[in-house]
Amino acid sequence: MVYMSLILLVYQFIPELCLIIFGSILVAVILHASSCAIKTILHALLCAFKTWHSIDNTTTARDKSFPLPPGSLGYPFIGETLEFLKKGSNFYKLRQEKYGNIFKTNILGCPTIRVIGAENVRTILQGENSIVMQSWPKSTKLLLGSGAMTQTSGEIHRSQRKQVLHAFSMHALAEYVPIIQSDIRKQIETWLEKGTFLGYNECREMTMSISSKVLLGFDFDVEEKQRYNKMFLDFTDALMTVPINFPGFGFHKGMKAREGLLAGIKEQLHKLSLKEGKRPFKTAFEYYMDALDEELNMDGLDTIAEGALDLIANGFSTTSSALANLIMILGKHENVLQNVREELNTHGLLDPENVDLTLNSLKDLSYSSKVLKELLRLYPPAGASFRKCLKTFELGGYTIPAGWTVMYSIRETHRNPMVYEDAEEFRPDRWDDSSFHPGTLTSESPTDKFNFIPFGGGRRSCVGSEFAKLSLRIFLLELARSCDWTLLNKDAEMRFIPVPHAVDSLPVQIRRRDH
Ligand code: HEM
Repeated sequence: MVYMSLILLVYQFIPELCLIIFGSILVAVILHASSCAIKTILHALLCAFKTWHSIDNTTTARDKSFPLPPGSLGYPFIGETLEFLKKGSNFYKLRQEKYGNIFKTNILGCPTIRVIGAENVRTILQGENSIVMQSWPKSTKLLLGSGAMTQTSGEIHRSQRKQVLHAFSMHALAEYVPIIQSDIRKQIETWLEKGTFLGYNECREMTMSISSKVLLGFDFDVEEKQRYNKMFLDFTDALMTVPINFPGFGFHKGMKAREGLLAGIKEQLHKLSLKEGKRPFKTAFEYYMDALDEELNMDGLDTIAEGALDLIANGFSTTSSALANLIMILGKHENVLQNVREELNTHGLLDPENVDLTLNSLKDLSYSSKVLKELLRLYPPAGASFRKCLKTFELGGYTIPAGWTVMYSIRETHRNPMVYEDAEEFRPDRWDDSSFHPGTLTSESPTDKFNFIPFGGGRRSCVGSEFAKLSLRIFLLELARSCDWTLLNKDAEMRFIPVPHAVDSLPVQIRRRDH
């Protein structure tokens, strides 16, 4: 520790000398290290050191006409990682209060600029492939694989998106309605039988079941459901970990889960390609294959399985967080739940025996839509996303250097008090005002569509957004019309990373609604 502090001290004055000394020590230790895990850690440290050292070079070589954004790059190697781990999402909030809507930080050796507010976010999202491009941590890249749409770029990405979007067309969504509804009803029935349940855990299971059925035609029994749920949890938990593939590390667990999930998906794809088993609907995968206009061959199966895993993984934590937060927010705002029920009653949908929902019967529920919009504003499941800068550019009077990471913020953008009055409050009626429609116009006023970006924007906006919104709408309807519930810990603390969730997993007491 003393040696480390000494090196850090000397680094302030003679960086090159320190780089050589520290690099040599690491190389020597690497040469002698026998365990592969230790080697990986040391290698990661060396890379982090190199990155940190290059930050200073980048900043001195930058365009002098604009300063770097305010903020701190923290300590060598670790940057502000420890602060971030301690404070979670408050880390960003506190820095925004101190430095404004564009600030720099350094997490896990990556010099990063966090960008907040419609105007700034628009520059990033519309600058896809010209000033920025998609960039994920190494763990995410390895777990999702090169066939995943989130990992591809350019022409390949464009054509993958086009094909996948066929699976979420209005025509396809209309077919999914009864499938989603039936799964939701089954899940709610199990909650009613239990009487109490943990909202976050149960909503994850429900999301996994819905998406694997709609996308791939899986029909799990209870045991399989639990097994797949566990694999998905291990997999998604590992997406943002240190990529050390050694027993005991989260990433290793994630890689094991990936193997299991891909094997299951491939087997199911194979069955679908042979048209085995009768299903009352066409799965998203089958729409996708139609759009590909090719026969499935076994060589292509790996890539397609990775694509399917990418889709399910992207929708897993995000959708389940939104579903669970819906239970929470309605549990706290009984008047809003009452208004939803009144709207359902007006449309003849309050009776749970009225089973046959269609896309049409759901489309005129304007109050319910506002409830869901407000939910996604206040608790956006994806709080931010990453890009890598392709070239140095200016943003809001600051230099954004090439090679740095840009993190565009959804969470803080959604809580901008200049746009949203009482921004921290859950108020679905804020969407009543017809002149207030973030999402329809583009200007620098509150009507700028980049003020409301739960599904991102531009070329990489969410491909599953319509499917997610449909699932949320059906869940809201089924829950409101068939259940009454009480939150057992109304004041539980909320955390926002990796997705918004109550720390106690949301214990809920539920009962059948009296009609
Ligand atoms: C409430 C639920 C959801 C939310 C809030 C959400 C949010 C987002 C956001 C913000 C992005 C853009 C990320 C970026 O700019 O880097 C995104 C991308 C994506 N989402 Fe979703 N998502 C949800 C559900 C889903 C579902 C259900 C699926 C699949 C069935 C899905 C698949 C994807 C994919 C594949 C991408 C990457 C698109 C690309 O790179 O072109 N998402 N999502």
